[in-house]
Amino acid sequence: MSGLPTDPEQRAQEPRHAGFVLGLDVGSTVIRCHVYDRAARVCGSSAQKVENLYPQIGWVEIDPDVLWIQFVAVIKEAVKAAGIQMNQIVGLGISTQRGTFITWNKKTGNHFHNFISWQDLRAVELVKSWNNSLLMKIFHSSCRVLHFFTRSKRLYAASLFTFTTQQTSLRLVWILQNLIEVQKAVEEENCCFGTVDTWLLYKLTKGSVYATDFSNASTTGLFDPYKMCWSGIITSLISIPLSLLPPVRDTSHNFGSVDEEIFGVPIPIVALVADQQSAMFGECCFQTGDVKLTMGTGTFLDVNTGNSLQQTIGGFYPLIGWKIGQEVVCLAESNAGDTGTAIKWAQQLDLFTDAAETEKMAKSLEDSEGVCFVPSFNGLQAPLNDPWACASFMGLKPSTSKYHLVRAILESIAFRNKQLYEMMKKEIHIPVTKIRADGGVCKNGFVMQMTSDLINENIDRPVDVDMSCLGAASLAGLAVGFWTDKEELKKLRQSEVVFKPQKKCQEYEMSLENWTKAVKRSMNWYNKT
Ligand SMILES: Nc1ncnc2c1ncn2[C@@H]1O[C@H](COP(=O)(O)OP(=O)(O)O)[C@@H](O)[C@H]1O
Ligand SMILES: O=P(O)(O)OC[C@H](O)CO
Repeated sequence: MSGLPTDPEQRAQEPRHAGFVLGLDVGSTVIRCHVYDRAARVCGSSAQKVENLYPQIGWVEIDPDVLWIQFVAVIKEAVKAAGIQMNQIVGLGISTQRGTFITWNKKTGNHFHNFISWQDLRAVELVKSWNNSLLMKIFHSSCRVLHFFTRSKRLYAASLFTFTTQQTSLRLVWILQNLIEVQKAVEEENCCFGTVDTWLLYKLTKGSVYATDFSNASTTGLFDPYKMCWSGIITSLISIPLSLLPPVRDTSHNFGSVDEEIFGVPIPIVALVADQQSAMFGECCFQTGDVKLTMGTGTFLDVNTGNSLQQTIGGFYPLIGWKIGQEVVCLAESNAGDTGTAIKWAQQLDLFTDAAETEKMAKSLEDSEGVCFVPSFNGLQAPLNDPWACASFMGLKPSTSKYHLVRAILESIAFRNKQLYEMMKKEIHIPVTKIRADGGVCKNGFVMQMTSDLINENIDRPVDVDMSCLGAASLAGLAVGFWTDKEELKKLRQSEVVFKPQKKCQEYEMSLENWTKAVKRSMNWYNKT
């Protein structure tokens, strides 16, 4: 299995059946493609920065035409870097940022607007008014009463359901209310809605395939994971026609082939998967109780809950991890919105030139000298759930240097990890079996060590931290028989280092207390009422 040649020239001579799979990850910061061989080694890669647009305060968009050009380019470049031919690719798996969506004209394929990112806050007032509305109150109390009599988990989850800006639902409502062109197209049944996966599939197949998968659908806020279909209740509550939503397919599935004109050969598209679920799969977190911590643009903590969906009061929401044939794996997830965004922001301010420098900068100090950073460019998610919180530095002094600022940013990421992990332990009553980290920020040893200390657990970091790419490739590889089963994938996984707790959590007590105070003072900042 691992006897495949690593030299590109030699690989080009290989028989076609040896093959390679492509794993794509369309993140919020980076879009990347890795070419994997049967030993799951990366043979060639390419990455480009995603250009997020900020047309108004709080709005975050992506130009679909630019994204498409980048998507095609990274595939071509990665295949070239691997020194192989397109016809050696046996399958393509695509992992995508979730909740980001677009609508387009069914007849012409032309989009009506840019992608509206999961980070976009334009629907914040809608979210607030819906969550406080009489209708929602009636909905919640009816579900509570019905749950009391039936003990149905679905009704319990519904009784806790609230809208968030990260879900697609109310951002889509905003579009339907504000863009006349879209309204008209919906009325004429000439409008398609898609998350990034659906739109890429549509583009790759030149409009002949329109679909999404269960993992992506379950992250929109429009899907009922208990019934495994689009939610009739939520869509009718907020007046979104069901006809606007794509058919939902298995995660590892034959979605069709890339139109030959694009890469010269028809590559099978055999996995569509949401990025966090994909990272979970790439990390081989296949067992109930397996946990993964992804630190990319945001932080996402996911726990495998087996076949049981879990909604909690503090902020864990149920998701479909993946569906492959009869197998449906559920996850509970919570998140912090600003992780890589804080690093990127600090870099733009020239606090450092390369994110890799931040580890050394933080380690060069004893502490942050009382400086605290609140990572809340996009509000604070669980357990505080405050979309009006502001990002802030507190405790600045004349002696504060950029080193203190950088250290405070990294500490805030670890503190948010601790908050999420503690909430998980409190609310999800499943013993944790293992914890694995991934995403760009997990390359930072300072954040990793501090997180391990704060949660008092071992955390495994893989050799290749681009787990969303590997997850998508793994799902694609299983679909085409490139890999046999999950047992084989487990054997191929490579751990780089296991971070073990070195300091007692108590040693962080003072700084944690200070930070918690800073967070409280940043809350509700933008609330005008
Ligand atoms: N060594 C590092 N220390 C801290 N942050 C890092 C490091 N290396 C990369 N990053 C950050 O990781 C983020 C990108 O993570 P990635 O998982 O690729 O994002 P996404 O998948 O959300 O697009 C960037 O903000 C980058 O600055
Ligand atoms: O861009 P990422 O990788 O941080 O992921 C974004 C999430 O999918 C949003 O739900």
